[in-house]
Amino acid sequence: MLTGFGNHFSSEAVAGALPQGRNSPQHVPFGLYAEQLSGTAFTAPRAENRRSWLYRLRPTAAHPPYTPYAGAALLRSAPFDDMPPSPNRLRWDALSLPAEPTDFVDGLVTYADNDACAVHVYAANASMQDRAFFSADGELLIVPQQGALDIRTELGVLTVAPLQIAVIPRGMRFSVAVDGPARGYVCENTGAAFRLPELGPIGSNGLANPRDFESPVAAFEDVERPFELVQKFLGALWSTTLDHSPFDVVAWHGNLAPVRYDLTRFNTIGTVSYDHPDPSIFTVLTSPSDTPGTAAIDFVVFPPRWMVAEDTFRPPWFHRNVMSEFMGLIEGAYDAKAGGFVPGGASLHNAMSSHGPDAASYAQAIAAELEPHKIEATMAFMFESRHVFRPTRWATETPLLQNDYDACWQNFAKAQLPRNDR
Ligand SMILES: O=C(O)Cc1cc(O)ccc1O
Ligand SMILES: [Fe+2]
Repeated sequence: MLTGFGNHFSSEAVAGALPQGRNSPQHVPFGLYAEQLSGTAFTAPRAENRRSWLYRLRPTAAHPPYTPYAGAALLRSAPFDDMPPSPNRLRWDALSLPAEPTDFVDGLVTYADNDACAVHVYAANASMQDRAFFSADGELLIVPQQGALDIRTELGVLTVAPLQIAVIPRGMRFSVAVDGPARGYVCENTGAAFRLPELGPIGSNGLANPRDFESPVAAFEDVERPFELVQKFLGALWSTTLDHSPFDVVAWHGNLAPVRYDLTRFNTIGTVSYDHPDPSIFTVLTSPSDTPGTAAIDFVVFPPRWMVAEDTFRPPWFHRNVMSEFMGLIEGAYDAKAGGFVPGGASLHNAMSSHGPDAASYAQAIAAELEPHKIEATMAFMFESRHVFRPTRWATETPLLQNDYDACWQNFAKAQLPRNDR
């Protein structure tokens, strides 16, 4: 694996395949075809600019027309016109694992979208056979919750297990193999590519460290048989059939590459004095907006960590946020929810909706002895966005939606002011 975040990598699966000293020589070694894949506008500032050069057996331009995809995937854009998005707090039980053979693409279902991203959950039990997928709409942050994914991409192969994540650049073709039931979450980022957050006063180390990001080395397959290529374009799926595998990149170089990151490597920062800090200290990756400090999307995790704050209500406080929060759970329990928020499930707390600890978590936290306490064996996460999420029709109609979610905030005893006896 190649390590580092956003580095300029070079990799060749066959010695001598990568052109030296120029990107597009008149004669590419072995008659390979040079193709540039850009992740930013050509003129994006240098620090932002992402692109890679791919050297492949055939140009990707040689493909038949796409036609609407007829498969089972429930990938959608949220309905904007036929019903107003609900301002309610929403929570879903875990997405069921499929009974019939279902691959990653057909196992995807869209829960919500907004002006920065779409949020999907997948449940699959079969490998993609002779087919590949890409999103023309956005970069894909994949968060497995159950079962490892073997992801073959144009630039090489990544195995991504629960507690690891993958980011697949917009437009990059990939195919997913599974070894049993698999479920997880996907944030499809239509805006600026995810990058590491600023560290401010934390200093030059901490949170997700760049050296822990891994990109694959070049790996290609020289396969000539029909291969279905499915793309997501403006919210809809389209399909075409190639007469060969699209994974025919023999060499590549550049800084637009799929990455894997192990969330257990996250260097978690917290208070060692008092109060519960804002969860921005748990940001793994961020997609900035044009407004400084106001992310289009933050990917935030809540890993195992020591809680040592004195004279403090330690779980998340009650809050109404300007940012909108889609949450999922990879394993264990979340410290603001004693029940109902389960691995493979999800919750949505949109802008200005009141939320925070459920009644049971609240009662427990105000009664707790404030000894140092380790929150263990847990990994919740949040896709936090400046844009309000619009749940899809599917997400509002599925029986997975918990219609009693509001009840977890009932039965708080009213505060008692001192009696004025005079
Ligand atoms: O709602 C949530 O559980 C996410 C969250 C966690 C936290 O520690 C502080 C604020 C916040 O929105
Ligand atoms: Fe919140």
